[in-house]
Amino acid sequence: MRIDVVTIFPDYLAALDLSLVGKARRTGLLDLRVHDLRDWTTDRHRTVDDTPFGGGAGMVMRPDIWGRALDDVLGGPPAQSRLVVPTPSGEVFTQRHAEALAGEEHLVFACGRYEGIDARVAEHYRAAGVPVSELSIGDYVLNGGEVAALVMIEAVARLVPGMVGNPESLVEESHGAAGLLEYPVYTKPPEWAGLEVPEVLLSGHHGRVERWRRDEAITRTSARRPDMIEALDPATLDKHDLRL
Ligand SMILES: OB(O)c1ccc2cc[nH]c2c1
Repeated sequence: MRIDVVTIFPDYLAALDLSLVGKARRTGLLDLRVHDLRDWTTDRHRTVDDTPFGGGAGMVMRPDIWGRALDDVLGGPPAQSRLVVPTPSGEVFTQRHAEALAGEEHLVFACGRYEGIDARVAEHYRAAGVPVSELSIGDYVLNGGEVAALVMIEAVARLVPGMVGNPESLVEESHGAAGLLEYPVYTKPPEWAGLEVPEVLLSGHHGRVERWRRDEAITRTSARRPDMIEALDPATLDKHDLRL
């Protein structure tokens, strides 16, 4: 998979050189490139923004600069690319979006700043046949798209085959295939701060451990995210032998 990120703060994406994503880049599993939008400016001050039509506070990022950058980044291989625009006015990004994006050959993240990117940029590429996803990572507002891009890239990259050691672990994690929050986890020491590990986890009885974990996932999800319980597909409940 190839991922390009266009931003006026390339250093913000330095975290993608670390940990699993960094290793995937070094081993060639992930072709991730970060670009400075100002490289496509032509004036001495490397200007990327201007005042908003219609008035109002703040500045808007210019479509001509973004157009030159995205034409270059979208223009090469692979043939089919998806443009992802982090924005507080977008659809809320979920694990389902991560799964869908992980199936793409090429993602291009356009990280806005100021009051955002001129709306004609997304409109132009949609009209040109480029799939465009305008996505928010939650109901709060950041100062730009870089942090949102980091969140989405990590959520997507970890689903790329070969990224995580044990793909089975992706099924049981929160928001995974079972559609539930993950059960509580414990490790040594068996007693800490006067608190003990649930006895069933020390029993060595795998069937009992599995049932306990499924029950805990249901209990936790019911308490914290009743909306997820409502959304559960009955077939999922059967598939994972879950009982509400
Ligand atoms: O909250 B966000 O996800 C977000 C995304 C992009 C821009 C651009 C300017 N402010 C932004 C906020």
